[in-house]
This record gives sequence, C-alpha cells and structure tokens, in this order.
Amino acid sequence: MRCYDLALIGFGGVARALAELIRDDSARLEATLGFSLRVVAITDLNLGSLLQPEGIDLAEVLAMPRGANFSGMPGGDRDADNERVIRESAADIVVEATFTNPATGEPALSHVRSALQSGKHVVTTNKGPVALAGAELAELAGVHGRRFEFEGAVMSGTPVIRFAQTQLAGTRIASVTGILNGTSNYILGRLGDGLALQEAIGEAQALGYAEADPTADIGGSDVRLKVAILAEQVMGVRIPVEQIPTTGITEITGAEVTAAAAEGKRWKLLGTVERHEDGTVEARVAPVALGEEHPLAGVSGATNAVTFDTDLLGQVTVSGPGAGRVETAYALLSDIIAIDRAGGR
Ligand SMILES: NC(=O)c1ccc[n+]([C@@H]2O[C@H](COP(=O)([O-])OP(=O)(O)OC[C@H]3O[C@@H](n4cnc5c(N)ncnc54)[C@H](O)[C@@H]3O)[C@@H](O)[C@H]2O)c1
Ligand SMILES: N[C@@H](CCO)C(=O)O
Repeated sequence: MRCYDLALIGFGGVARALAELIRDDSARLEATLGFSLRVVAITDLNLGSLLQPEGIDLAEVLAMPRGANFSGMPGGDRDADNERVIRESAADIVVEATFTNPATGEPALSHVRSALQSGKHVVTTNKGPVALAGAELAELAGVHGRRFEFEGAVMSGTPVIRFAQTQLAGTRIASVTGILNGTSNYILGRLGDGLALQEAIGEAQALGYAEADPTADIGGSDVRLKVAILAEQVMGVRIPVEQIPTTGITEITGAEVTAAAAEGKRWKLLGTVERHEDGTVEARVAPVALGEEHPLAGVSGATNAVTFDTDLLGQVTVSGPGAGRVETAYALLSDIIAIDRAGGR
C-alpha cells in the first residue's frame, strides 16, 4: 500500500485534528482511500521540533500535558527549527498550519517555498501564502514537479476552490459572493442573541473558529484574503489584497442586529468578486443587511456559503462549514487525496 510521510509545521487546533484522524481512523482511511499516512516530523513554537523517520507515536504527542515540549524525546528539540525540519525530514508532504499572517504571509510563505524547493508537496490551510503569492508558489511547485494544494484556505473543509475549478470549468463566472468568515457570522448571530462583542469573540475562540488574532476575523482582513484567493483561483484575476476595499463587522451593534431582524433582515459580512461587462473585475468586503429572501440570509453560525453566478447554470451556491478544527483538518486530507489521485506527482 502507498504510504505518505507527513511533516506537520504548526501543531495547533487544525494539525492536531488531522493527527487525531490519523491516530483514530487510519484503518478506515486505508481501506477507502488505498493509502496510509504517517507523521515523521512535527514543529511548533510551543513544543519545539520532533524528527522521527520511523513514524511518530501520535497518541503520545497528543497526550503531552500543556507546557511540555519535545526536548528529551528521541529526535526532539526545544526549538521550532522549521526550516531544518522542512529540508531534512524525509516527508513526502509538508502540512503548513501555522498562524495566518495577512500582511506578509510569513513565516508560512518561506515554509512553503522551502518545502517545494526541497522536493516536497505542500498542503496548507494558511491563507497568507495563497492570497499573497499563490501564482508564484504554483509555478514553483510545477518547476519541482510537486503539488501545492490549499482547499482549506477558503471555507475550511467545504469544497469550493476545487469544485469551481473542476465542476464549473466550462462556464463563465460573472461573480462570486459569499459569507466567507465563520467567526464573524457566528458573532453576528450571537450579538442578535444579546451577547456583548467580547463574549461572542470568546465563544468563537473556544470553538476553534477564530484566528490567533481575531481582529482579522471581525475587521474583514480574513475575508479579504479569501476574496483575493477566489479572484485568482476561480476568476483568473490577481487582485492585490491591499486594493480590496474592506469593512468588517466591528461597527455593528447588537441593537442593530436586532433592529434589522425586526424588519426581516440579517446582517452578513459579504466578500464579493464581480466581473463587469467591460471586462474589469472588482472585489470588496463589507457588511450588508440582506432581506430574508436572499439565499445567503439564512446562513447562520460558523456556516459559510458562496454563490457563483454563471452563464450556463445561473446561480450555484455551495454551503457548509467555514471554520472548525476537524472541518479544516478534512480540507488537508482532501488535499492529500488530490495529490494521491494525481499519482503522487
Ligand atoms: N481553525 C479554523 O477553523 C481554520 C479554518 C481555515 C483555515 N485556518 C488556518 O489554518 C491555520 C491553523 O489554524 P489553527 O486553528 O490550527 O490555528 P492555531 O492557532 O490553533 O494553531 C497554529 C499553531 O501554529 C503554531 N505556530 C505559529 N507560528 C509558528 C511558527 N513560526 N513555527 C512553528 N509553529 C508555529 C502555533 O504555536 C500554534 O500551535 C491558520 O493559518 C488558520 O488561519 C484555520
Ligand atoms: N477564522 C476563520 C477560519 C477559517 O478560515 C473563520 O472564522 O472563518
């Protein structure tokens, strides 16, 4: 049976959920997918580095108490030496799941470059490298005969990027608009339930939806990255993120959410990419009070939805989880499946 060795760069909520899936469900995955997965390296700011070419005991590392680190373990080190681990580990696939940096994409961008340059495939849920350097990284992957996959960068595990690229390939897409941030959608709902903003943010953090810095969620910069990714990956247009006008939900109060509901409206943070008749493409991020009849008005909690306006099919809407540890770990698995189905090349 084919076996893919993984190096996990960043061992937070999403990467741990992937490790738990491998620990708990490998027999079913092997039977249904025809390949097995083994983790041979892990690095994390809090834990350090661990390199075990024969395979890491995931039950052991997942059970490590808070505050413990990899020093003292065979192949372990207190420092998160990401570059060395990426280059020296024998992994087939590097899983990049460190913090998203919406301004520079770093250090994830360097991690992805190093991995591809050292002949490893990359799967990532990190929006920074994809939004800021997607084309460059895809080209680098091509040069090295490897793949760069990032389904989880938009709508976590809900298939939307690959769906648009494959299932909508023969249509012209005039616009893409969606609820693309689970945290802000969850928070808008909780403000309507009477919670204060900080309480609602705390809940979204506890549920694993929020970014390490939740201002990216409520300020709109997370959606802006996703809009840039959809513009490039789905509509074939690169729009620099700083050129996307962006307003978040920070100015919306619970009273406004309640007042809108009384009028049959729902506040939603929408990300939009639109191709005008003259061929120009415009992108924006802004909260909008949608009437109840709008297809996105009923999308609640951390659920996301995106509507593609196409010439041959009319509107096609994809809806599903937009955040969550397990849901996003599934996106990584779907990327690994895509690599396998491409013949591991
Ligand atoms: N959680 C979600 O719902 C979700 C959904 C889609 C995409 N994402 C993206 O996936 C990535 C991971 O998300 P998460 O929820 O697991 O985040 P997290 O904050 O739980 O975990 C990130 C981990 O990366 C580690 N880390 C950060 N910088 C590092 C560095 N330089 N070197 C080594 N380790 C480093 C941190 O210590 C932390 O353990 C983020 O980029 C996030 O934007 C998350
Ligand atoms: N923080 C993001 C994670 C998914 O990218 C959200 O809430 O949508």
